[in-house]
Amino acid sequence: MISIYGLKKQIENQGVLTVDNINFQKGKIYSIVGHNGSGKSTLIKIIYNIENFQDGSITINDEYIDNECMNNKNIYKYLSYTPQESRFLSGSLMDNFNYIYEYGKEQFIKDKSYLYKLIDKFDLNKKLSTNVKKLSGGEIAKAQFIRSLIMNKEYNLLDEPMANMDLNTIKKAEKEILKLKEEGKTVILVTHDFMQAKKISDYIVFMENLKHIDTYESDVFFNGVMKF
Ligand SMILES: Nc1ncnc2c1ncn2[C@@H]1O[C@H](COP(=O)(O)OP(=O)(O)OP(=O)(O)O)[C@@H](O)[C@H]1O
Repeated sequence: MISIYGLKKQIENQGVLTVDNINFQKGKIYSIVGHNGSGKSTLIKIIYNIENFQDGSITINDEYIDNECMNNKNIYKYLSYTPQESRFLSGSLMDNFNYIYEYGKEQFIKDKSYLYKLIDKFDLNKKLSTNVKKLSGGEIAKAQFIRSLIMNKEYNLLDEPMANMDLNTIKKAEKEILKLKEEGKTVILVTHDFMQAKKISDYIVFMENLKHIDTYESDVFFNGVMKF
């Protein structure tokens, strides 16, 4: 479980991001929703320990995250993170997939046959030798999503992974997210697509003005808190 208590993070010129308490349980899908600038991405980055915080505690499977991002990268054995922006090393798309197998910890990574299935499914076969700098927005999104799937971690942090995908690709990505849940993994997804959140999430984490308002069962959120 990922547990957050009494979190406070000062954001320059904006105020303080606060989360009283969230528990992300295993085998569940959480969608983080809220207006632009409500603090969704920052919350994900804090969990991934690339943003500091001033107060409170975060544990991942009972291991504490360092609030200054200084140590305990041990937590990365549990987490994958797909950022909003493109994040690749130099070289071709296939080079970038290969780096994971060269430098990753083998016990977690899915074998290459799984990678090739995903490459097929997301129609990236013709792009494997393309330099990552020349990929389109949708191709980058697909590649980064595949990368997080092959990392095979317990907790998958996905920051608007489908923002640049076409409808057909979004359907495929949603299926993969549901498969992660079937495997007992946790998905924490930032999305602006309320219909998507309603369709696939168990819980909705609602952020407003840098504050975590509450975490709701999906049905409760969509039939009570927010009526459509
Ligand atoms: N490093 C930073 N320095 C200064 N301000 C920041 C920094 N990171 C985020 N912010 C500000 O904090 C607020 C929350 O940003 P965040 O990216 O978490 O919002 P978000 O809910 O993910 O928004 P969006 O839906 O637009 O992606 C924004 O006003 C943003 O400008």
